[in-house]
Amino acid sequence: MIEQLSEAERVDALEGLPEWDHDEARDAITRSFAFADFSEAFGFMARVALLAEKADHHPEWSNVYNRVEILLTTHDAGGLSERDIDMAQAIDALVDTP
Ligand SMILES: C[C@H](O)[C@H](O)[C@H]1CNC2=NC(N)=NC(=O)C2=N1
Repeated sequence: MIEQLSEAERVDALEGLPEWDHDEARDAITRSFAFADFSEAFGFMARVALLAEKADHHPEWSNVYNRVEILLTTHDAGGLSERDIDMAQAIDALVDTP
């Protein structure tokens, strides 16, 4: 059974994820992305989808043209877990690599 992060664990984890915001109501993390156009945005979503399937951990997300909004939380834990942190780091690696 996957455990929900404690507040201290969450604060510590989010220090390494400066682009992500904590949604207190959902105990989730969110990040907004903007790409050059829809094709770039959808390509990004396709890559995230493969990560999610491999991790068996899926985002709640929306897409409008070149923008993608991602929310990560762990349904099985009732809030934020290590799986969300791992997924956020993997997603950041797709877009933040120099
Ligand atoms: C049975 C399967 O492992 C669960 O439904 C997985 C699938 N993907 C998931 N994704 C997310 N975000 N949270 C979960 O708790 C979760 N659980």
